[in-house]
Amino acid sequence: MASNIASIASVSQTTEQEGKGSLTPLAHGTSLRIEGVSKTFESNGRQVEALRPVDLKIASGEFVCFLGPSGCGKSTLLSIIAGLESASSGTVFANDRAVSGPGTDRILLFQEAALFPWLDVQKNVEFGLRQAGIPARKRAEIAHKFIELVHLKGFERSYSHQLSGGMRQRAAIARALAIDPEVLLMDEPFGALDAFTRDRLHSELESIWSSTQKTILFVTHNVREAVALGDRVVVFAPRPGRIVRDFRIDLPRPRSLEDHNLVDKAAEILEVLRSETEASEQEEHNGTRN
Ligand SMILES: Nc1ncnc2c1ncn2[C@@H]1O[C@H](COP(=O)(O)OP(=O)(O)OP(=O)(O)O)[C@@H](O)[C@H]1O
Repeated sequence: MASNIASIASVSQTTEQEGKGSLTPLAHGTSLRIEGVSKTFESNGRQVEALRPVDLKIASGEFVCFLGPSGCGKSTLLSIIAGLESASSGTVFANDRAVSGPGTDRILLFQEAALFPWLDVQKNVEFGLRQAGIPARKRAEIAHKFIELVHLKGFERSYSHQLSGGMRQRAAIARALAIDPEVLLMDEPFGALDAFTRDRLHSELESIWSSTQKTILFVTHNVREAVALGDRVVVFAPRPGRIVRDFRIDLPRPRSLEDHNLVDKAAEILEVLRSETEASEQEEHNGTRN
């Protein structure tokens, strides 16, 4: 499990946000600082600049979406925060401690829920607790709580192949939450799901976030998904990957994808994304990009 466990941080919420609705958790200080983090890969003797230096602060309990087209370094940054990939420069601090590898304070979840196929849901959710030496009765109690939270009660004895994609993601979320990380790192977790299931999971994730007060970093290509979920939407542009804007989303929660304010905000962000991507392509074409 250690390799599945990555590390992360948290957010800052303003007092203004605290008053916005019962779904918004309270902030309690900065938990993640990303200072000058960049990444260049060596590939077939070629240097690939995946990410230009990034500076970002995320407060405890904040929900931050990383948005951008394919290849702009979102997953690379998430992996560096998780401690699974090393940065070429700069440092990630989780609760003021420099990240040097994976940790149970930062858990990374992927598009395909990586459940252990030989274990049922209950045993999957208990897995990290067993590794941590938690006694059986306590493990069962904790797993029960999180299985209920993700609405999988009744499926404790089901195996991965007996679950739908959405249920597998719920089980993976329960397994991550069971070990009580401070931060959840979610890399396009709903990307493979149909629109209906994805909508349901948006509202479920919002309420899980609200009740657990975790910091969440959520990678997506989908502008409306980012605006529906995030306190902030951090926009990346490609070639080379870099952050171009950091939008604060002040819309009240719970949010509806049909809400016209949400649709307007998504259109504004999409326009930024479009013009940045076009500018990158133009500069690349002209050979002016360093
Ligand atoms: N291990 C690697 N070796 C070489 N190049 C890599 C490696 N991992 C990523 N890259 C390159 O780094 C750049 C950023 O990739 P990354 O996966 O972080 O982007 P992304 O924004 O998450 O894309 P996607 O949304 O498609 O997952 C891409 O050009 C990619 O080809």
